[in-house]
Amino acid sequence: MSATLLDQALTRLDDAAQHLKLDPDVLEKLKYPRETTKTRLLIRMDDGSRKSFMAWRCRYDDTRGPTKGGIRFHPDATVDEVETLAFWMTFKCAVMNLPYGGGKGAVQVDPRKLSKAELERLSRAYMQAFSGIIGPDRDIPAPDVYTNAMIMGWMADEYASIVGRVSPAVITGKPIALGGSLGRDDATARGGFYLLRHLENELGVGPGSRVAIQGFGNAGSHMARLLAEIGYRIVAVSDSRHGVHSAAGIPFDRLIEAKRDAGLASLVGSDGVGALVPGDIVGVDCDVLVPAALENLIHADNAASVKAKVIVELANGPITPAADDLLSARGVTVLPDILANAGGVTVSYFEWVQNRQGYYWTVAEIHERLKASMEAEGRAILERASERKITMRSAAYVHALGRLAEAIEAHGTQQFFTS
Ligand SMILES: NC(=O)C1=CN([C@@H]2O[C@H](COP(=O)(O)OP(=O)(O)OC[C@H]3O[C@@H](n4cnc5c(N)ncnc54)[C@H](OP(=O)(O)O)[C@@H]3O)[C@@H](O)[C@H]2O)C=CC1
Ligand SMILES: O=C(O)CCC(=O)C(=O)O
Repeated sequence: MSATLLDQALTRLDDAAQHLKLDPDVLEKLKYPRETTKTRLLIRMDDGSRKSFMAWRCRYDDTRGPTKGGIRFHPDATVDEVETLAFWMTFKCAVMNLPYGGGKGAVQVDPRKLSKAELERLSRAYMQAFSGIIGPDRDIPAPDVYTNAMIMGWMADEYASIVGRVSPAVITGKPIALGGSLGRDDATARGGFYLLRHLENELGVGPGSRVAIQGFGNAGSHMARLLAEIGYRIVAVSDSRHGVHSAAGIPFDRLIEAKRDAGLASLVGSDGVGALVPGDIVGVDCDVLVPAALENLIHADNAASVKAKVIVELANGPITPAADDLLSARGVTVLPDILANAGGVTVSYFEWVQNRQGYYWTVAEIHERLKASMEAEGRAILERASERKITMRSAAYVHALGRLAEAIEAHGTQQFFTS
């Protein structure tokens, strides 16, 4: 039987454990998701028919606080993927020292095929189904692939109806009008951007470097904008349907207009822009590669084609463990997902704090706090990597596992679970 995504992810835990003196209880606790709930959401379609969709919510580990993590709407979502994403959230929140555990949810659906009203009914049905698990002190969702602020707003509204009170801290990534935080919209990209900028000297990249970005949604498009603004050259971009490349670089405004109006492919043929098969973005001649779509983009069979010297993982899990080894042997530096894309959950934490205190920060304050956190954790992980001569990914796992172990031990030795 081939290894599941979670099996692959757990190899990182085993790797990190070798660098720390750990009580065996710690590994036993982190090897399995604490609780995964599944259901079928049955909704009314606009044509009067009814349709059902598989849905899950996983609370992987809540040792360090309420579980936290996004909800993905995607036709290929599986329980294995949800549990793995929740495992990564557990480590990501520990990397950033946020008072959270890790969770994640998904609905197996292609939301692009639903009307707005159907999407709203599905989002409300999700909150109805999982409202017993979700709560501001228990499990706090947020956006992920193919979900957004509008969907978070509907879910927050549904939760308020269920519990009979307004409770904005139940979900983050909400519209500003419903208690969302300034700066959450581009936080995932901005966190990766601050990290990259902070480490530019060590990584040997900077303004003028060539960037290829896979995925042009929330994470990918904001990263393109932030990097283009300071003079990085965007030489290739892909989404689920198309890819475009130009050695001279493609101006951000043209990319965003094309994406909004006629699709990325509409750029092909003008100003030296060529077409690219989306998967071929891995081998594009560039200095910085930014995966910002789905898992397993870079695997053992295409890792050798990577030309970038730095990979910034805005996506969760875009590199398999086998590919990681090949890249590290070739001297490619990977800024790992649990650090590089942690800006999203960090500003989600700021949103939750603001909701609970009922006092809201300026966007400048959000940026300043995010920058400080990314730089502090990024620097600590880089130092750990160079001291121990390990990859940034291994160092990030060691960094997080130390914090998780301390919390697991502090909970006592006789704790038991029945769920
Ligand atoms: N949103 C957040 O706060 C966070 C997101 N992440 C991670 O970032 C990644 C992207 O999420 P996000 O930007 O929010 O999602 P979005 O839904 O906003 O965008 C996803 C993008 O990925 C593209 N895509 C999907 N499949 C493929 C494919 N096979 N090849 C190329 N592109 C593809 C989509 O293409 P198309 O436009 O054609 O549909 C879209 O442009 C995910 O791994 C997510 O888990 C991590 C931390 C936080
Ligand atoms: O903002 C959050 O709470 C979680 C975002 C997320 O799902 C992720 O970091 O993968």
